[in-house]
Amino acid sequence: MSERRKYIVGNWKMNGTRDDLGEAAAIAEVASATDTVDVALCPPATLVAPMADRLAEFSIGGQDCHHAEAGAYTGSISAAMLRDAGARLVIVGHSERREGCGESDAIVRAKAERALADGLDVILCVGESKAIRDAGDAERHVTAQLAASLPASFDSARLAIAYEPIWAIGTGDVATVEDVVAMHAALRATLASRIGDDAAKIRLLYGGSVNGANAAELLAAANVDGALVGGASLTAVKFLPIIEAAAAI
Ligand SMILES: O=C[C@H](O)COP(=O)(O)O
Repeated sequence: MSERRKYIVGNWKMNGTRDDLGEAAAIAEVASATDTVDVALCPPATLVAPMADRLAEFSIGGQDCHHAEAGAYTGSISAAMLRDAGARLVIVGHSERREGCGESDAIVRAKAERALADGLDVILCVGESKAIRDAGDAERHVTAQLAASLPASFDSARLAIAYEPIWAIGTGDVATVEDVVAMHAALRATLASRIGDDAAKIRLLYGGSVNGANAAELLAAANVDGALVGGASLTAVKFLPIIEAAAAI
């Protein structure tokens, strides 16, 4: 059995108001009773503090942070601010920011380094477009993205990698288990070439249309240590079966 605990993370993206804190509470209650799985929720920034205040024992994360420590960056939020609001982790490099906000590997790496320095654990996302996969270039592209986005140094217990093929996000078009296993093996090898044996400690999550029906098969696959879940994390009724699937492995 792997020494890596399963890790199930919900990313609410730009969804949720204080009316939805009850959903988070229901998720946190099940998470606290599931001692073999780590669970976290990443709500929009406006909900980090109210969620952390209400659910003190639960792991709450941000969805992004700025790479600078502080300064004149209107509309941005720093890692230290997230930490101050009660966050324990942050997602960096999500494709919706790489593609939608023009974030380069260098920016993603700087964000990861800032977050770790300011006390947040990091989930670093990588993934290829449909055009890249169709061209047969997915593995080269994603491993290069990882190599260029990794912090210069890091504690392997504080970093997780999320492989999210862009074409699988929010589409219902989940990657095949074979493709996920092949990509995760390549990511593990990339990590090993950088940090040696410690690569075995880093959790590799899959993201892209994970739901209660497909989670068990994905989470049982080699090197799949968890899931980064979007749409199916918005309600307890959809998210809990994914946590339960992880706990059953
Ligand atoms: O961060 C989460 C991913 O982008 C997956 O989103 P999804 O589960 O809605 O496909």
